[in-house]
Amino acid sequence: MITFEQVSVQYTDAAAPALSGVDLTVPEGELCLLVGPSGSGKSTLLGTVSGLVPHFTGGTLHGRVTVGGRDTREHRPRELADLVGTVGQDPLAHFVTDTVEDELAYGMESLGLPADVMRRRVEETLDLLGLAELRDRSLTSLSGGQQQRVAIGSVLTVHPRVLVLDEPTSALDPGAAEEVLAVLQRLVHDLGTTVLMAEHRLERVVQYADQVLLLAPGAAPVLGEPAEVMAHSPVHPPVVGLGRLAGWRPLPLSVRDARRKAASLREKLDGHRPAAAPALAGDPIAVAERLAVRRGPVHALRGVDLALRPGEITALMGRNGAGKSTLLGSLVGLHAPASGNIRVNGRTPHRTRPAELIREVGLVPQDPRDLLYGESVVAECAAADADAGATPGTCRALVERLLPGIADTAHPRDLSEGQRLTLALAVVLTARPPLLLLDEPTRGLDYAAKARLVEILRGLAGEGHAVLLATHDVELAAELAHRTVILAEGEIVADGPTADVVVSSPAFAPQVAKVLAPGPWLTVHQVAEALAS
Ligand SMILES: Nc1ncnc2c1ncn2[C@@H]1O[C@H](COP(=O)(O)OP(=O)(O)OP(=O)(O)O)[C@@H](O)[C@H]1O
Ligand SMILES: Nc1ncnc2c1ncn2[C@@H]1O[C@H](COP(=O)(O)OP(=O)(O)OP(=O)(O)O)[C@@H](O)[C@H]1O
Repeated sequence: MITFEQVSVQYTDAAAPALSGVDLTVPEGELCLLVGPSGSGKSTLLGTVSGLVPHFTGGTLHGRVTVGGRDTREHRPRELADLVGTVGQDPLAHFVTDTVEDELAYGMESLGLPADVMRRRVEETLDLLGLAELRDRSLTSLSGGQQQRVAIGSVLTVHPRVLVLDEPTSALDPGAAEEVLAVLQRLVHDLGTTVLMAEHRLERVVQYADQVLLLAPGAAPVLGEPAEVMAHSPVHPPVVGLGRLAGWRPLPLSVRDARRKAASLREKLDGHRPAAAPALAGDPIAVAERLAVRRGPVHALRGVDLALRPGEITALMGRNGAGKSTLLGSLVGLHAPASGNIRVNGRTPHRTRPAELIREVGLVPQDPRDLLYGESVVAECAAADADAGATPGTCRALVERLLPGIADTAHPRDLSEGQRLTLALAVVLTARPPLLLLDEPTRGLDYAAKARLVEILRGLAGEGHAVLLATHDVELAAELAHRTVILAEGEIVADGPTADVVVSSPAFAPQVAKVLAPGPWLTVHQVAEALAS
């Protein structure tokens, strides 16, 4: 269905090709998962299929990509729209209408589908993706995950034969991600749709894949059976890590497969316990009391009581639209309380001058572009050093530590998603604010970059910074957070040590906890340590 013949892509001014030596075929009716480290060319490869590369991105495409027999270099994306549905990493940038319902209908309108068909498919899709209540809402008023659902829905309504998805679940809560993947699998199995999907969170997707395409810098692309590719892949989900550690063959790709093999590992771990988190003392740096916040007509937060202490890393989880971003925004003064109180180091954020507040609290927003204004990576870093009064070079060194190899002269706009997030993280970390807020900090990050982020955040917590991260990444929360807070419809419904909150939760438990339940294990790292002791 999709054929690559000796494909390579060279962006103008780039030292090396973003993609090279791709020569393979994705058959009709299969779900092909594209994996590889940040910047390895996944989005670029997807772009060659949807026609965005090179028509919209610039650069030169060598070789040939055909989809359903059409050469993507000779057909602009619009001329492929009946065949290929594309969901990019940044939904907001691709929306063409103003409201949810219009956006779902737009693709069908452009193809001239009959009104009754359009009506039916819009209704089906609203239900399928849990969007019915939001149908009249303006797209800009939606939370990040709600926007991502609309973006997915708007391509599904067209019933394209090929779906090209760039991290389609990155902003979705764990339950929604599972639902979307189940829908995709049904399209593949029942309708013979071909799906090509890039995703970093392999724990969410690898068990649905028929084939895995691995891109790694400096090596030829590899296409193969998921279990075969995972046995050697530098990126792999925790169940595979656990399987490699325990020597399980064939390697399990799902929690279910791993549970079947886990009996002897459970026995070995009997009597061991993971190391306990250190007890924290000290006055809270931020406090919310009976905090209520409204966003338009929506009660986004209600009766929130929360205290954040120095040295503590807290994960904030909950369904899409639960109010996570609103809580982070309230801590940096973006939203005034409707009632109740919020204070950061004794100040009321929305009444504090930004120049003063920046010394107390820093936010890495869900869309890192909101933070980046520079013309190049070095310019951005120099500005961050100056704003924070940091030694020149501080920010640039942080970027290099998080994700090595980003070019000084690159424009932030041209960075890959993971590279851009890294830059935004470094800009905020440069100021070393006592309270650090991160909204979905691992979107687009590969496991290695995530591990380096974990190390840096642990270091900061060790020095007494308080960290609050809103995330859907249950593996990250398990690895990093001392404490987990769960929001539902604007209210806190759970708050406690991460292990206590997540182990028995079907939605928020990490893979290792699911495999080894009822044991207290959350990560492969903990298991490896226990086995070595
Ligand atoms: N329009 C562009 N102009 C110049 N360079 C680009 C452009 N788009 C991407 N690049 C560069 O090409 C390389 C591959 O980027 P790409 O976005 O394909 O990676 P990726 O594997 O999708 O990364 P991520 O997982 O972080 O999304 C990166 O080094 C990136 O900086
Ligand atoms: N301007 C607005 N008008 C109406 N409702 C809004 C507006 N802005 C946000 N909301 C709503 O407020 C609620 C909370 O949004 P918020 O962005 O805090 O959720 P979230 O938990 O961060 O979600 P996600 O996980 O999807 O990022 C959502 O239901 C959202 O649709």
